[in-house]
Amino acid sequence: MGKSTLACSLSRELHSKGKLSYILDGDNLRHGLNKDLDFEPEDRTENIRRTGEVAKLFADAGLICVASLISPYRRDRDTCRAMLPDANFIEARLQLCEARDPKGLYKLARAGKIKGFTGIDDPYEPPINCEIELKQEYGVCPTPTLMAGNVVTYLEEKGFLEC
Ligand SMILES: Nc1ncnc2c1ncn2[C@@H]1O[C@H](COP(=O)(O)OS(=O)(=O)O)[C@@H](OP(=O)(O)O)[C@H]1O
Ligand SMILES: Nc1ncnc2c1ncn2[C@@H]1O[C@H](COP(=O)(O)OP(=O)(O)O)[C@@H](O)[C@H]1O
Repeated sequence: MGKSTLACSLSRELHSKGKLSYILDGDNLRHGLNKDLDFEPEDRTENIRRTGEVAKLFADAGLICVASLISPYRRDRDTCRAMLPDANFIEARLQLCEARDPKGLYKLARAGKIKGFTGIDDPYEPPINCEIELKQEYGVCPTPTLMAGNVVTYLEEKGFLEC
């Protein structure tokens, strides 16, 4: 949890460095481009595939895409990785924090009122090959600005923001 917040902070940080970015947020895309999709495994796979293809188009146009999706299955993330040329895809692992639950969906899922909810009765497969991991420290989540700063530092160190 915290994907959209981090995506916004990251986009702001990139903007302050003169880099144009565009956020592809799972929740938002599901109101438009992906409104025909549900949360069955095959629908999630198609959701992520389409998002990857859109990210590729944006990347061709010279924009940095920040994709904030749960994308719970390793295979789907690796498919996106393969879609983009080497080093044009970085995966950040964000620890989930059920306690926030701003939409009350975890509570409904725990009560069995939503089926197939990620982290409750549908798996989240943690990455084994992610480029960057954003962790809680002493049980506390760092601020979005701090985490976005860590991502930007990583991108700078790898030379991804040079051109
Ligand atoms: N069954 C189930 N499992 C997981 N998530 C669910 C489900 N039903 C609804 N939601 C809400 O949908 C948001 C996640 O959409 P994503 O497109 O990112 O999911 S996925 O990548 O296709 O797995 C996610 O919103 P965020 O709060 O932005 O994470 C959920 O609140
Ligand atoms: N680093 C953070 N520290 C504390 N609260 C946060 C942090 N990131 C997000 N939040 C809060 O957690 C809630 C869910 O964040 P959001 O970005 O909407 O998550 P997601 O997009 O993964 O559903 C929001 O109320 C947000 O303000």
